Amino acid sequence: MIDLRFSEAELEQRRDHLTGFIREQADAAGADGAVLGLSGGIDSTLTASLAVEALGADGVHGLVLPAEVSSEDNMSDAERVAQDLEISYDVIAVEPIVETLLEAYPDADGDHVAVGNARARVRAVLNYLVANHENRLVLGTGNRSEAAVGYFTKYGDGAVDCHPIGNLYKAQVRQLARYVGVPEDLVEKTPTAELWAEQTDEEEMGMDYDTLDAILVTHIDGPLSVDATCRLLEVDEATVATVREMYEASEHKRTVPPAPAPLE
Ligand SMILES: Nc1ncnc2c1ncn2[C@@H]1O[C@H](COP(=O)(O)OP(=O)(O)OC[C@H]2O[C@@H]([n+]3cccc(C(=O)O)c3)[C@H](O)[C@@H]2O)[C@@H](O)[C@H]1O
Ligand SMILES: Nc1ncnc2c1ncn2[C@@H]1O[C@H](COP(=O)(O)OP(=O)(O)OP(=O)(O)O)[C@@H](O)[C@H]1O
Ligand SMILES: [Mg+2]
Repeated sequence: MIDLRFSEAELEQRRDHLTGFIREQADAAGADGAVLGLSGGIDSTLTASLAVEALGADGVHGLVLPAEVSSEDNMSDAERVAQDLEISYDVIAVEPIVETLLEAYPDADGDHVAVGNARARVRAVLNYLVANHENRLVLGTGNRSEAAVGYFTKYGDGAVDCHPIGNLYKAQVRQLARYVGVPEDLVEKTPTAELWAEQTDEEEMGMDYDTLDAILVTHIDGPLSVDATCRLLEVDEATVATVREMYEASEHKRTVPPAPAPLE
């Protein structure tokens, strides 16, 4: 589709830049380190690896937070990541907390988006519980591809103190992850939010990440018109329109909530 890969020199530069960013964020906040959710997916695994390079293993605390819909494979991969990186981690089940929420408000029971987002928000509460208690920053794991189309839960996995890989497209996440030594089976894993059963990112968004990345680079973040993008990438207009709609509809997730302008 379009080749977004970094050169070898750029990869090393990028690695230094992102580890430097994590260190600066922690120093500027006077934090003693960072905490992040480990899902067994590539985004959190890459972020955790960079954080260990930046802060040392003692500086990083992982949270493995299984829900009813989490696969055992992903949760055991998440623990393997923590063990390989030699960071401290806790395993805390989120489902009892989500069940308590649904006992308090049973109307949402069975609404898979509302309940799925509640799972992501319970994880955010746990991240901040640890962050407050241990004077750590919460590291986000979102990349540019997800952020641009709002493919994250507002105040769920979006509730973080900084986004170390927030400027990388998904293809670049994969490449950098390989470069820093993330195991190949995790790099190759099908991306999933695991907010409800059988969910995959590409199925829900209606396109694969290579197509999404290419449209973002050329049209949303780049200078090409819809027509030029369709010609260059050999994609149809409807696909480009879908990306633009997701981008525009999710603007509210990337900005500070507005308040009315002060009266003169
Ligand atoms: N125009 C607007 N201006 C201001 N606020 C607006 C708004 N439109 C909606 N809202 C607010 O935003 C809410 C909807 O946003 P939100 O609660 O996020 O919900 P929503 O965007 O509907 O769902 C989250 C999406 O992100 C995906 N996700 C979530 C978590 C992780 C991952 C992953 O890849 O791991 C993916 C998930 O599968 C789903 O597709 C509304 O209920 C409303 O409160
Ligand atoms: N079961 C879980 N335990 C702990 N953290 C989780 C869990 N599920 C999701 N998260 C957090 O939410 C983030 C967003 O999930 P997302 O699926 O976008 O990333 P990923 O799983 O790391 O990578 P991929 O997108 O390739 O699946 C994760 O990176 C992780 O920090
Ligand atoms: Mg995932």
